[in-house]
Amino acid sequence: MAAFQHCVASPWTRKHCFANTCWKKPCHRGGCCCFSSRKFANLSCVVDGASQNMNNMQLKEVLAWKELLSNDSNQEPQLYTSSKVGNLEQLTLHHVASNQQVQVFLFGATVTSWKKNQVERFFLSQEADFSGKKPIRGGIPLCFPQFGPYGSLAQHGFARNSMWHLKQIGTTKDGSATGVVLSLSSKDVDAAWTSAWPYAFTAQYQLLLGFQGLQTNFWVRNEGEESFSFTFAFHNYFDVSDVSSCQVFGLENIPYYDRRKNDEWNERGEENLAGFQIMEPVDRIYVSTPDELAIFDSSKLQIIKVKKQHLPDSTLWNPFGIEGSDAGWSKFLCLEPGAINQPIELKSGEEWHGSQMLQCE
Ligand SMILES: O=P(O)(O)OC[C@H]1O[C@@H](O)[C@H](O)[C@@H](O)[C@@H]1O
Repeated sequence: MAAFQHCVASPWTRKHCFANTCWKKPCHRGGCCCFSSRKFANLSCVVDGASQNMNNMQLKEVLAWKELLSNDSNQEPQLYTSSKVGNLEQLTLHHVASNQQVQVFLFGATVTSWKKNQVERFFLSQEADFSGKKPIRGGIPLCFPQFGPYGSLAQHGFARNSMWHLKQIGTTKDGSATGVVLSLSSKDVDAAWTSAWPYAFTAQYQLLLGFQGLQTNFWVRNEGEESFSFTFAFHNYFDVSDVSSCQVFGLENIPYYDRRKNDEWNERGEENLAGFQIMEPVDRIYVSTPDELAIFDSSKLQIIKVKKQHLPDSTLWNPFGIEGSDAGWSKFLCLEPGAINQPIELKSGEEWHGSQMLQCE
C-alpha cells in the first residue's frame, strides 16, 4: 500500500514503479521503458507501472497452486503423450485450446520444450545429454537445493540430476488449463548427494499450461526434525534469434553480484533505461528484482514475460562464446528467477512455494 501511494504521488515516476520494490528506494527511473518507436507501438508496454499494480493483483490469483483432476484418457485423449529419448522418459502435455504444448523429462523434472502456435520458446542444446548421467542442458533445469556453487553440493544441486516421479496429469477443475505434477523426496536422491545435504524433504513440481501461458510451481516441505536452508532457481533457457538482438527489461538500476568478477557487488546496478542489451559475456545475480521481467527479441519481434512469486532474485547468464560455451550460445538467454541471495530456511513441517508464469507475445 505504501508503495502504491508513493507511485501515484508523481505521474512521472508512476510509469516506472514496481509495486514491490519502490518503497525501498526512490523512483528514479527517468525515461520510459516502453517501446516508443512506431514499429512496436502495438506491442504491449513491458514495464508499465499503471498496469503493473493490476498485473500483480491478477498474479496472486494466477499463481495459486491449482488442484488437478486425474486424467480420464477416455474423455481427454489429447491431454498428453509419453515417449523415450535416449534412456529417458519424456511427457508431452497439450493445451489444445491455446495451441500450446510442453515437454518435460522425469529425469531432473526438466522442461525441455514449450511451444505456442508451433513456435519453440525454449533453447535445448544440441549437446544435451539424455543418458541420465548429466543434467539436460536447456529448457528449465531446476536448481535445488543449491543455486550455483554456493554451498556443500556440486553446482546447482541435485534436483536436475535426480529421477522424479509422475504424480498426476490432468486438467484444472475449471477446465482452463492442463497440468502435470512431478514429485521428489530425499529417499529418491543418490546417497552421494544426500551425504552432503542430509535432510528429509519432499518436493512437488507442477506445470500448468493454460490461456495465460506456462506456469511452473515448485513446492518443498521439510519432512525431518531438523531445520534446513536452501537456495533455488528456475534456470530458464529462452530461445532467442540471437542474444545480441535481445533487450532485458526490469533489471535497470537493480544491484547485482557480478559472477564474472569474482562476485563483485555492484550496489547501483546499471541505468540501461532502454533495456539491457547483451553485447559481451554476462553472468549476474540481481538481488530483489521486480516480480515482472521481460525479454524483447527484436528479430523475432517476440516478448517473453516472466512473472515470478516468492523468488526475489534473478540471474542473467549468457557466456557469449567464451571458452567452454555451448556451441549454441548465441541462441539462448538465461533469465533465472530464484531465491539466491538469502537462503530460505524451513523448520520441521514447514513448506515453501516459489513460482513463475511465462508468457509470450
Ligand atoms: O553449466 P551449468 O552447471 O548448467 O551452469 C550454467 C550456468 O548457470 C548459471 O545459472 C550460472 O550463473 C552460470 O555461472 C553457469 O555457468
